[in-house]
Amino acid sequence: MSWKQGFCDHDVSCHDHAVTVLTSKSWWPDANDKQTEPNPSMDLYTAFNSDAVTVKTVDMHTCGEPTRIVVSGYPELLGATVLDKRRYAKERLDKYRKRLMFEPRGHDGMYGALLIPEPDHPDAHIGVLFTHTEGYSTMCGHATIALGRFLIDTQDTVLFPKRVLLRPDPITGVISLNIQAPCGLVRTFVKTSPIPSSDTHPTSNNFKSDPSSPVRFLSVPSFCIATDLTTSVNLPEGPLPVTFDIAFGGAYYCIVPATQLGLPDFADTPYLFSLLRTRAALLSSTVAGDPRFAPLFRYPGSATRGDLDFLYGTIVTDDGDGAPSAPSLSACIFAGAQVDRSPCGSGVSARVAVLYARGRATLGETKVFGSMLSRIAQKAGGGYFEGTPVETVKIGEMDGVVVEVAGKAWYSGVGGFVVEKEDRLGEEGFFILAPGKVVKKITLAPFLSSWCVKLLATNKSHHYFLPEWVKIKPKTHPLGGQKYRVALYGHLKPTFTIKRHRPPTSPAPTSSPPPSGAPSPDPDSAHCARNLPPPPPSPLKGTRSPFHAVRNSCRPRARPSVPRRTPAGWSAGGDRRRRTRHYHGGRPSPLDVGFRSRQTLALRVVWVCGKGLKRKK
Ligand SMILES: O=C(O)[C@H]1NCC[C@@H]1O
Repeated sequence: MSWKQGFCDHDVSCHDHAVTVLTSKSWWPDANDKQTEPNPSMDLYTAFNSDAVTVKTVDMHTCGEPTRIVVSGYPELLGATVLDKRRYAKERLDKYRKRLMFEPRGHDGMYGALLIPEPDHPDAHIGVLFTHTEGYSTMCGHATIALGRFLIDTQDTVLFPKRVLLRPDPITGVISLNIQAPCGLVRTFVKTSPIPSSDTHPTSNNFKSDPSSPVRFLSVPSFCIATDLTTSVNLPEGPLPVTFDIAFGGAYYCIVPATQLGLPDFADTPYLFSLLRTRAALLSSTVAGDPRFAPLFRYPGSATRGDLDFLYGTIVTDDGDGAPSAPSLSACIFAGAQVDRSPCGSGVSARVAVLYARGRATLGETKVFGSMLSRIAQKAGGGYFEGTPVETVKIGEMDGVVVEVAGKAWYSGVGGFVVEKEDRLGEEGFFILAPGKVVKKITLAPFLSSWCVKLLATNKSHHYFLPEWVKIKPKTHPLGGQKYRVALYGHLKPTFTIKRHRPPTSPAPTSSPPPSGAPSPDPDSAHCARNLPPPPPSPLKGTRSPFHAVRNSCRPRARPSVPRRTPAGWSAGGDRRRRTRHYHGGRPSPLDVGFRSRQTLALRVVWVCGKGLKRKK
């Protein structure tokens, strides 16, 4: 058995770790020492606790939303400024983020924080990068609340050298802690209580955070960028006109009432929530992809070099004002289709900016915001965030408002994460495509198993590795568009529309007209059948291609007329599941091309299983 040292593979500069890294020899002797098993005198738990092989974290949650705070073992973040380090992490260290965010160590709602002991802002005590399943955000309120407590409680002076400078206010016990986030300086206030002197750690300043008091923070100024914008979202049922606002709360959000997405006031039942998530993700991708809206995502000044200029997510609201007697519920769907379990701190800043701009909030007036978990969490002592506009500011031409956000966070555990050298799946981790997840491209790896393919779905910052062999069932559109139902573990059944990624190279074959009563073609998928390159010579000529299940799958035709052949080993007819594997025909599909040399294709999850929402016949 062999282990990697921390997460550091020495393919990046990693000298000078923040922690002492023991040599792996002392803990996990390797083959060179003629000993391949762990030291028998040491149990597995103790060995995992070694700095040599482990990335260590402290895990917290803020109203249910996780923050995995890395305390040691991560490669050094190089760069002069926090934004430089963010760029470096994106470009050079991304697989380490994936290891901690993706399965098997994380999940599709995982969130994390990488601390920067020496920030570049003169007033900052510490810096931070926020990580999620898609990349690196620019601001995060729930993680700031968690970090507020963690940074008061940690005794690690390597991780947080400036902790020694912190002093509680002698009357209130509140400590003021400045955290430099990628969006700027976030002033955080944490209520503390004294530690009895007998318990005091030698480096401690004799205080600890008070779990019963909310952590408060003042983020960078928030802006209501534009109200009552309109667009049209392409749902499987047809286009849906949507009116929404755009606001900045350290990151840019679309803010939209649930009713605009064709949902009840606030959809917190699981079935409606999955619809809400899908539609919010579609709104985000529609707005982000529409050049009309691009100028709205421009942070004033040049200091941030465009690093903040992107739409982070959509906040679906009940359209309430957030009066303390009637908290406003919302769901933040960010970074593609990740669901914020908390009321979203940066989203609260953005929402308060909109309420203020619309005259629905005044300076000093506290508003209360919840998530789909808040009603449950409140029973346990806190599930809402408060947002108060405290000051107006002007940045460039824009009128902004500084918002104070308050919420509570709790410790949920500590972690030690390892990667065995032989573990190819766990090396970067994997990500099961979430229902409604919008992905930009799919790469079909050139390795196949009979009737199944292994999928790697990628876009600029993602790499979704689907760990299981996936069965593909082509479903022909009458006008040639192609849908693929991908069976994942039997319960997730998204339907993919596959588009060719490269520009067309050959003339379109003639399409046959749709049979009467057939569904209308999906505009996104219609061009799949056209302009396919000529079929490449088959390396498997004379043999039965394992991929012929999807061969010619773009040829326009109605399903009942598809001739079926029976591959060896399978009977014709029989149960439905088998029949789907027998689908094949003449012209190559984009999937065939993917089989020969890895090729990238555009892909969008257009539908997930769900009752009553099939395309109308
Ligand atoms: O509280 C927040 O601001 C964050 N929670 C997840 C998405 C946002 O970054």
